[in-house]
Amino acid sequence: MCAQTDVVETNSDRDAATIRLDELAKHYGEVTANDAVSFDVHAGEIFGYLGPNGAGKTTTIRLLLGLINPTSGTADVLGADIHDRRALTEVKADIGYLPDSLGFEERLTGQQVLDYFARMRGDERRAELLELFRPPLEKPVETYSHGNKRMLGIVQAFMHDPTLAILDEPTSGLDPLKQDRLHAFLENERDAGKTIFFSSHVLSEVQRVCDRVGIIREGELVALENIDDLLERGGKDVRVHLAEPVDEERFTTPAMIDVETVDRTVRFTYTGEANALLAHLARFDVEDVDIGDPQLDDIFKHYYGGSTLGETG
Ligand SMILES: Nc1ncnc2c1ncn2[C@@H]1O[C@H](COP(=O)(O)OP(=O)(O)OP(=O)(O)O)[C@@H](O)[C@H]1O
Repeated sequence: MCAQTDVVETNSDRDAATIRLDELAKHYGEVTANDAVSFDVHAGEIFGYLGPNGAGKTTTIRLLLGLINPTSGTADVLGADIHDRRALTEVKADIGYLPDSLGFEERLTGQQVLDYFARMRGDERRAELLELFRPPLEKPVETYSHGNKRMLGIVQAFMHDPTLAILDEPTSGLDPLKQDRLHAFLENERDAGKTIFFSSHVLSEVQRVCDRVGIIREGELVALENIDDLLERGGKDVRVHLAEPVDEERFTTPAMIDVETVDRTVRFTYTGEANALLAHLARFDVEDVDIGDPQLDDIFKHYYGGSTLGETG
């Protein structure tokens, strides 16, 4: 079920860990929000933490930042044990954090919010970040759109030039242009040696921007993989609309799995070469084709023993 064995971590990888979780668990009464989760985030990578709503992503982040206490297990962040409050407080000066819900004082203007964080941690990159992300600084935060609040949060998270950024669903509410801008920014940060922990429930963006991914489901880490491996295993979700009804057996190739045919539409997951698919489709009278990323749920059905993720984003 778990693909963790696919990632062989060498000693040097382990030495370079920026975050290390060791059997980290959090229970809320009957709910196991994190179930003995263990993995490392390496220095200089964008690590995607992927899972549907309620999977336990925010819980892990809040544990790593010492905002809640674990039920059992531990973790190190930038060398500080999360149980060591003083050490954790010290390293937090070098962490950028974008929470899922931004708890800014709503009556303050964006400018005042940034001034407040600047006094605590510095703001040497404020001007550069404002050029890129442009939240409306003169307006009170209570009048901000959701996307503008995120932009202010992003400036806040990076303006002290942290070594490690922990971002909880950073692109939620951002339009596609701003998402692209953030992705490009994160790649530049990674290339400059920074480490990014990026939680998301959107497979396609994790595929696009992250180097490795940990997948969490119902509190349990169920996969830890390089993105390239995941992509290879995930295939593509393809829908073909044909001019005439087709015999499914004649249409299907070994690279197609979970083939479903309804009238003149065939839907399948394609795991082969793109050129081979195009050559195959050219033999049929095709009216339209949709090719997209598979849903997380589908990847699980195909590659993780038939179980599904449950609720999806
Ligand atoms: N303070 C709390 N008290 C009780 N249960 C909680 C609390 N915080 C989280 N949970 C539960 O723990 C589980 C994991 O929640 P968590 O917020 O970590 O998930 P998530 O993956 O971040 O979800 P989302 O993508 O919706 O933010 C859920 O079942 C949630 O209801």
